[in-house]
Amino acid sequence: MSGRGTAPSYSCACFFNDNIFIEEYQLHVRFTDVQQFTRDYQKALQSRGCHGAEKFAQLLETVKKEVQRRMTLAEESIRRKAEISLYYKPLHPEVYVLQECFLAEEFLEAVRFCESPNASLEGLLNHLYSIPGKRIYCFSIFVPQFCRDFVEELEHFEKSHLEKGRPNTMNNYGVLLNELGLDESFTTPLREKYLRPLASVLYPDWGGGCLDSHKAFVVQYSVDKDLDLSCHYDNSEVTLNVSLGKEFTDGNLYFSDMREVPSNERRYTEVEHTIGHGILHRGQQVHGALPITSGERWNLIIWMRASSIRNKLCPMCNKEPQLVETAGEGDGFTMIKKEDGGETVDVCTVI
Ligand SMILES: O=C(O)CCC(=O)C(=O)O
Ligand SMILES: [Fe+2]
Repeated sequence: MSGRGTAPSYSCACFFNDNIFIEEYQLHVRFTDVQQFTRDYQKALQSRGCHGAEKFAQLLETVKKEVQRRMTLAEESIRRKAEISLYYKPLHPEVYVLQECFLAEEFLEAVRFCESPNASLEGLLNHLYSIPGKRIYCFSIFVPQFCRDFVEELEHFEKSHLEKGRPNTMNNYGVLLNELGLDESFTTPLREKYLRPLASVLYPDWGGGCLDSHKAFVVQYSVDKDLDLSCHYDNSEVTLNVSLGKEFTDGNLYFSDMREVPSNERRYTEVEHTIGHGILHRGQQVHGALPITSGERWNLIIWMRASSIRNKLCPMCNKEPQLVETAGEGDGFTMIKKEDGGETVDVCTVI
């Protein structure tokens, strides 16, 4: 579980048929049936170079396959995780248990400040670098030795013959940390003990103080794999993006406005990343990664979720979520049944 114990997990129904990314045409689509898909996207696809009935039919098949994949995703992930825990022998078992010596002193000081009685946003800005007006914050988070060992561990896993799940439809290369068994003793304590105090001061309006689950993964870019990441928003309230290495040129992040700003009015700011540094941003702030031109770029991404926020509005379909119980970890929605009814109640359980 992503830190939620044994409570049931929920996704929004939109997960199964919305926000399907078609890389070739740089388009996010929704699929309910052929008629709807043709009506909504045929013209847009034609204008992006999808000409002819055969190409359109091929694309339709790809989209249908993606919908099918999403239906069995939770069960598949549970199966992979069980196999990994049975057969995988870690190279660096120590990186699976978060230790304070992995963390940069600057980060620990910032967290201590947030937990002190005089914590304030103004004071915290003395501990972090902030991008003016963007609510994006950068700071050193991991020591160099940890970054090296962590990447080595992930490379070791990549080389194993075990089946691997991929982060999402936009990233073709990377590792899902929960399947590798990192959630319980690494990612959850990192979120609860360190990131949540910071986020409570930086993003109180996004449930920063009650981030109660997450999805964590590592994305990998290289000249013979993915080079970049298109513009998108995350399925998170607050996202942490850490540069882990290895060595690469270019590949800066870019940030725009919040998703509700029309695309023709958006302004972009490039942000250079440094190995061992973390960048915190709101998940709904549109962003992407520019192409690398050499080397390998590995980044740890933690999509942190606050059920108290997303229970009201799903960050992906921007509607009241339609909860579907899932076999796996779900997407951070919760449902508390009232004794007499069965209504959804929003709770901010932990601060
Ligand atoms: O490659 C990156 O640094 C950005 C990744 C990202 O934005 C995501 O996976 O949500
Ligand atoms: Fe993202």
